[in-house]
Parts: sequence; C-alpha cells; structure tokens
Amino acid sequence: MTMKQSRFKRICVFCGSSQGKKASYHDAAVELGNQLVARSIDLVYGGGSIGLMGLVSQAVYGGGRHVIGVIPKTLMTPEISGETVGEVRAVADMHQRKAEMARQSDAFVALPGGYGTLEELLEVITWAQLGIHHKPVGLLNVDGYYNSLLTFIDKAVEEGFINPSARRIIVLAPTAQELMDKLEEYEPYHDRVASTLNWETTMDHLAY
Ligand SMILES: C/C(=C\CNc1ncnc2c1ncn2[C@@H]1O[C@H](COP(=O)(O)O)[C@@H](O)[C@H]1O)CO
Repeated sequence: MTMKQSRFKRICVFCGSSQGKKASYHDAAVELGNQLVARSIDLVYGGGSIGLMGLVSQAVYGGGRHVIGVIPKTLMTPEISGETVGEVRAVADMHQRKAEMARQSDAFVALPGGYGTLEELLEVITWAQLGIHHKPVGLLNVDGYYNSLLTFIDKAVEEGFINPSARRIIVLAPTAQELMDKLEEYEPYHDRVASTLNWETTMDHLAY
C-alpha cells in the first residue's frame, strides 16, 4: 500500500498495561502499530512489554520503525514491566516520563486502558486546552470502550464545565486507520485566553 507522507514523525501511544478481555482490544493495538509502520511513523510509549503496550510496541518494532520506551527506573525491572523493544529512556519518575513522552512526540493516541491511560490522556487534553502544546490528541474508541467517558465529557460541556469549542480537542474514531486519517487532517485548537499565556519557561519544548 502506497501512503502519502505523514505529517507526523513520532506518535505517543497511551494504552493499557493489561490486554483487556476482548480480542478486539488486542487487534486494535496491533492494527495501530501496523498503521504507524505503513505511514513511516515511529513510536513513543511507556516502555515494557506488558498488555496492549507490548502489542503496539512489538508491531511497530517488528515493522522496522524506531520505538522509544520512556520508563521510570522503578518500573524498569522485567518482573514489573517486561522487556522494552527498541530504545529505552530511563527517567526518574512518572512526571518526567509524561513530559518526556510529550516532548518526543508530534501527536498522541490513546487505546483502551485503565487509570494510567486515562490520566495520560486527560493530561494531554488539558495541556492542549491551555495552549501548552498544539499537538493532536486521538482517542481510539475500540468497540465503544470510551462511550461512557465521552458521555461524561458531553455532560461536562452541557453543564458548563468544558467549553464546547474545547470538545473538539479529542479526535475520535473506531479504527486505527480512520483515526490516523483524521489526525492527519486535524487543525490545532486555539483558545483566545490560552493563546495569551506564556508557558515558555517550562514548556516551550512542547510547541508544535
Ligand atoms: C506496577 C504495576 C504495573 C507496572 N506497569 C507499567 N509499566 C509501564 N507503564 C505503565 C505501567 N503501568 C502504567 N503505565 C503507564 O500508564 C499507562 C498504562 O496504565 P493502565 O493503568 O494500565 O491504563 C501506559 O500508557 C503507561 O505509560 C502494577 O501492576
């Protein structure tokens, strides 16, 4: 398959350190890895080989692309996180990990996952809302896994806690191919107030 040159060099994937119960989660992780390979995009992720994290990283590495696993030293043992394929970047803690993953990437994609995935996803959405970065944030809603989160977010919009224009920060699709196509077209979100904020001292490395 010939593919147009992607606008992205590296994409950061957040996903479960478990595989979940449905084969569709497993399949989506492999399919996302294959999409990155087909589009000549490298992977940044949380390191290790467990759960969906292992599946997506092995698909990208096996397809010949570069993989960067950013992992806190405490989680680096094979008993806890397994082996990382590709390049390992050891960091001091979870905060440094997220900053480094964000710094290294041109976009973010979340697959199904638990608390860790949700926290990573919501942080990059919040950072986009505040104008800390202008990188696309994709949500791969495999088998409607995130429907209840999306319903909650719509409720927060309705109740006046999320600006309707900020709802579009989340780029949503049910398959990896559709999501990647949408991310390629995404126009960065800009908030009038956020655009006046100056994050340069700590966050200028995130500018897209
Ligand atoms: C100590 C335990 C698990 C350690 N496993 C992890 N290894 C690597 N990265 C992890 C781990 N746990 C969380 N992460 C990060 O959060 C996301 C996955 O978390 P989730 O809660 O499984 O959704 C992932 O993107 C990583 O960056 C306890 O068993």
